[in-house]
Amino acid sequence: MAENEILTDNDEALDAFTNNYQRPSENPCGLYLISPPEIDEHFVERLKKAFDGGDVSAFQLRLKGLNEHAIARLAEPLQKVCADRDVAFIVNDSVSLAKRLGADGVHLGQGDGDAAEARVILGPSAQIGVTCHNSRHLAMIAGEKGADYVAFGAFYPTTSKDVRYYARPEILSWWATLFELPSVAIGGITTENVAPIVKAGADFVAVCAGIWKAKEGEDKAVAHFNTVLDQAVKGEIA
Ligand SMILES: Cc1ncc(COP(=O)(O)OP(=O)(O)O)c(N)n1
Ligand SMILES: Cc1nc(C(=O)O)sc1CCOP(=O)(O)O
Ligand SMILES: [Mg+2]
Repeated sequence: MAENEILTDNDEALDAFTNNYQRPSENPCGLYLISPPEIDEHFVERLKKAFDGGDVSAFQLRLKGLNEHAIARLAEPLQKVCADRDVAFIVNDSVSLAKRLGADGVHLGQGDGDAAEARVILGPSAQIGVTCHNSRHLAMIAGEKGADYVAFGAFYPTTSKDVRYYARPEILSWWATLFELPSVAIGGITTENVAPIVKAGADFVAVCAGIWKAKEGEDKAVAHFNTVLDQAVKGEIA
């Protein structure tokens, strides 16, 4: 086995995230954590603390500006924690890094490669997500290419990325009406503004600053999101 190659048996996490996904009738909405753009080796304690706060469906390692060796070194303990907690471990941008790590999946932006090619490399059980911005057309192409989820955004202004596209909740409703493939909503999502996104039919919300920059701490932020997502699903908040 190559250095840094970790093979995990994280099947429960895969089923809970987008493998074998069937949209439940009461449409719950899962929480998908995006890592801070920069982390060090102590971040693993913050990740555990976040998971202590409540349900998390997936964690994406999104580190910009580091080479793959550096990301692989940081990834190893995080991937183990995800496997222990049945949280899908998704690598951003790089199919080769996802393959090297034996990650549960990869997230591909429009410039990060082709979902069908990623499938050939990563195999049938890999979770492949594709950024679709605010485009119905891109989402349908992603679905045709075998993506496991389509990501729409940004829904709100964000400090975590320079975004060029903004999406409106209507695209989530349109998608949920026509397709079984799960959608992920991303961009500036907080406990204060998530309700309309849930109401529109997002299957998952992806959150970075709303967790890692929360004054209350990452565990309470995850707990707060769980509460609010549940209330929004039940129509108790709008
Ligand atoms: C869940 C999710 N959705 C969208 C993105 C953005 O991907 P991309 O457009 O490739 O931008 P970067 O994240 O690579 O800066 C994402 N990472 N995750
Ligand atoms: C990584 C990313 N992609 C986006 C998109 O619109 O495609 S918005 C975004 C940043 C998400 O972080 P936060 O929850 O802090 O806004
Ligand atoms: Mg990308």
